[in-house]
Amino acid sequence: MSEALFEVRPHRPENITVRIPGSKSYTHRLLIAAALADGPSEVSGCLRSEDTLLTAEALRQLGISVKDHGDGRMVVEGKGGRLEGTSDVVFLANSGTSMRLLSAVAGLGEKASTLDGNARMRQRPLGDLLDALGQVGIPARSISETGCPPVVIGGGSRRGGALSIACHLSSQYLSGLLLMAPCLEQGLDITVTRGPVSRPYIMMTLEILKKAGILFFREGDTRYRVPGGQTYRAGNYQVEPDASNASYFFAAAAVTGGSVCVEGLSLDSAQGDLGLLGVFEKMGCTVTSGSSGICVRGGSLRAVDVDMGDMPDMVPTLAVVAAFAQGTSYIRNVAHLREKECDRLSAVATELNRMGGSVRIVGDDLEIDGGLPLHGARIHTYDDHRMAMCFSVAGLRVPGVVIENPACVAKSFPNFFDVFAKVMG
Ligand SMILES: O=C(O)C1=C[C@@H](OP(=O)(O)O)[C@@H](O)[C@H](O)C1
Ligand SMILES: C=C(OP(=O)(O)O)C(=O)O
Repeated sequence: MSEALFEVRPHRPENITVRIPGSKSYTHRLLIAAALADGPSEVSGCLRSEDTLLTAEALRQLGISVKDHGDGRMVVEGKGGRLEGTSDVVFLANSGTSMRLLSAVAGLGEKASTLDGNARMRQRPLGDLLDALGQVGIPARSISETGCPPVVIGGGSRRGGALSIACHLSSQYLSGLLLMAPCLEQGLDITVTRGPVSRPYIMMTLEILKKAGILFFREGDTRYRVPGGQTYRAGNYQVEPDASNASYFFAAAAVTGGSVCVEGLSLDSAQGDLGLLGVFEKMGCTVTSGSSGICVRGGSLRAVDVDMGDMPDMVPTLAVVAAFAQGTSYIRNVAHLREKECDRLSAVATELNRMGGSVRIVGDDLEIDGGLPLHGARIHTYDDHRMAMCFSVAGLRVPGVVIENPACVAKSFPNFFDVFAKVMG
């Protein structure tokens, strides 16, 4: 059997408009909020990808009815914050968002639930969240005692109280706690002791709480109080397009000097990954936005020095673009990239260097010498959707880029290559 490969054709897209599926982060959050609400909610525009369907299935296992209409509409029958829990293993593959958010939510379960993932997920950290749940009497343990999945959670106290948590490895712990806190008797009083990284994702969580009528208090980035005994409002919720997955199309314009628009996105969105557009502007691109979406036109690219601690998922995209910019780019404060679908610092550096680039990992930063003559290569994707998508962009400029295991895009963007065909001419 021949191994599946995708060969990219170099092309400069001109005035191309694409449509991107719904946001992964919002889909996870809205399904969970709807599951905790009292009564039926309809969430429209949902991303239907491996990870979000795992969250939907996990909620079913925990005792919530989730009806998938297959067209982006999901109808969820919330039970007012009551959750049964399950004696079956809840399998979450390599979906960090599902694992971290649902581990916290499973703490509401009447009985203990076991949450597990694939081999990589079993290496991704969760210990700080388990520790935090334990501080308020919620049973939470890692079976292997590594602080990683599989974990057994719930079947204990639903009182809540004060806890402190380190969020320098992931913001997802805090998002999980914020989502479940209103359903505890006393809510949660949370102090963040390290970090948080990836702050815009916390803001997205708070935005969902607010939309669903949940009261909370926040002091800076490190103190959060969510009063208990609250009920999420059931209703109709709409998911906007995924800004992170739009980045490959913005980058396609950036590296080729062409122009690409993404429909349905707005710069007012709370999706922090839209911050990449400001970085692209600094590098020489032109960004415009209007009622039809956001457009990027590439220009002559110059290097950039930027802190990407808040936009981890945009680092692979930016690294590829930086490889085509004049000068050395510095992508700073991205230690947490080591904890993703693969070690993304190492993967991005290895694969760009395989193409003849010069990329170094210096402490928690990436340094990329741009403008070197790159050549085609067979790109290892490490079962990481973002590696497959960002190196496809490199192939628009460099002949002979071949993507291994292209099917790994199913994690967040199952029809990526169909949409990408539009920018490949
Ligand atoms: O909360 C979320 O939806 C996410 C948070 C980020 O993770 P970390 O907080 O672990 O960096 C991001 O990388 C992930 O793709 C989605
Ligand atoms: C890191 C990612 O996702 P998750 O943490 O949900 O696995 C991602 O989508 O890049």
